[in-house]
Parts: sequence; structure tokens; C-alpha cells
Amino acid sequence: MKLVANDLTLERGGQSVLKNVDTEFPPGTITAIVGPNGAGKSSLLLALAGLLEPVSGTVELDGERLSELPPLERAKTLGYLPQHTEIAWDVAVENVVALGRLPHRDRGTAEIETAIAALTLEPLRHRPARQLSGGEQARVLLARVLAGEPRWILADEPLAALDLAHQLSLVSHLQNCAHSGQGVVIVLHDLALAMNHADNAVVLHEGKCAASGPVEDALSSETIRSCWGVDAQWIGDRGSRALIIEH
Ligand SMILES: Nc1ncnc2c1ncn2[C@@H]1O[C@H](COP(=O)(O)OP(=O)(O)OP(=O)(O)O)[C@@H](O)[C@H]1O
Repeated sequence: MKLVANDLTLERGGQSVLKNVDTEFPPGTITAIVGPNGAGKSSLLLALAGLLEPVSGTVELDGERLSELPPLERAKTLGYLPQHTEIAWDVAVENVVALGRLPHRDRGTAEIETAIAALTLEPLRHRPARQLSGGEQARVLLARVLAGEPRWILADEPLAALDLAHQLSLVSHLQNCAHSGQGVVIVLHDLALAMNHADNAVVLHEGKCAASGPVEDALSSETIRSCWGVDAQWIGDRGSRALIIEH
């Protein structure tokens, strides 16, 4: 079940934010969407989740236009985590995670427990979610997405608020999701995390797709120079590469 953006053009607030982007997201892999601030990453993710209607072009899931999928089917298939969300409800953590089962209309106890374990939320499960720290809330909201076991996990900067240990454990969980056939698309700013943990990257620059494909190719020094204006080289072996900035 491939997720495809065909000649996708998006506008927000009357301004063009994505222009004629063609890209494919293979299931069973992690794809990182990267690019400078304002490049259009969150906008592309919103369109992939069916939450931002294209001005032209289409998003298709296995050949079918997303806009034609019934809303419940879409909610089951695509799990979307927005950027910078806060929990305002005075609800226990485990109940927030359980909301991920809403599209399925079941209690999904096993899925909820798996999601709680994946984000190491056991010690927090009875706490009111509103009282947690920013990083803890980010883990709760991601667990809610995972509890729905969507075929696609679409997450906007899921690692940004997490400490190093939680970043690594979440990345490892997302890799397991991908190995079991789910599609994972995440917006990332940290190019080393993308290089070391994603399979593919889509590089956006000024609303256009500057590069896409396997991370080793898409995140080349040339692309980093042309999109971020930074001279940098990758060192180290695959899986533990570091980006060295040249002065
Ligand atoms: N609700 C909105 N109304 C109008 N313009 C918007 C809106 N949201 C985003 N934009 C504009 O759309 C462009 C792309 O924004 P988007 O959030 O997709 O970028 P991004 O690559 O995710 O950026 P960042 O790395 O800063 O999160 C930016 O120029 C932004 O100012």
C-alpha cells in the first residue's frame, strides 16, 4: 500500500507553500522529510494525512485518491502526530493513549498496552496528562497514534522534545513498525538522525523537492550545501555517521 504525492501543489493563507512535488513513500520503511525552516515539511505531512486539500495534484494510497477514502477508513489507515501539541485535558495518560482506538470502536487493550510500553509510559500511566512535561506529553501523544496501529505513521518532529535515550528507543520502535510492514514518515531536523535511522529521505527546499531516495544519496554534501547553505561532510560508518561542518 504505497503513499504517493503526484504533482502536489499546496497553499496556506493564500501563499504557495509546495510546488509540483512528486514523491513516493514505500511501506515497510522509514522516510524522513527534511529541509530548512519554512520549506514545506509540515504542509506536505498534513496533505499526506488528508488534512490539507491540495490546490492541484493528488495524494494517493495504493492508487486511490485520499480524498475519496471514507473518513473512518482514513482515520484507521493514517495516524497523524502534529508538531508542538500540548495536552489540555485533565485525563489520565492511559485514557489519552486509549483515544487512539476511537476509529476502531473497540477497547484494543493489547494495542494500548503495547503503545504504553513502546513509549515507556508505565510509570506515568495514572498521572493527569496535562501535568506532564513537554517531552512526556509528546510521548503520550505518539503512543495514542501507535495504539491505533495505523498502516501509516505520519509524525511531525516526533523526536524533537525527547531526551537521547527516549529518541533511541522510539527510533528503534519505529524501525520495528516498519519491519512489520507499516509505513513511517517523519519530519526531522536532525540530519544525522535521518541518515542513521531512516531508510529514505525527501529533501524539501523552498516548497520544492530538492532530492529524494535512499538517505545515503538524498542527504549528500551537495544537497546540504545547496539547501542549507552549509559545507559539511559525513564521516563514520553506515548507521553511526556524523555530520562534520567545514569552516
Ligand atoms: N496556517 C498557515 N497560514 C499561512 N501560512 C502558513 C501556515 N502554516 C505555515 N505557513 C507557511 O507555509 C510555509 C511552509 O510552512 P511549513 O510549516 O510547512 O514549513 P516547515 O518546513 O515544516 O517549517 P519548520 O521547519 O519551521 O517547522 C512557511 O512559509 C509558513 O510560513
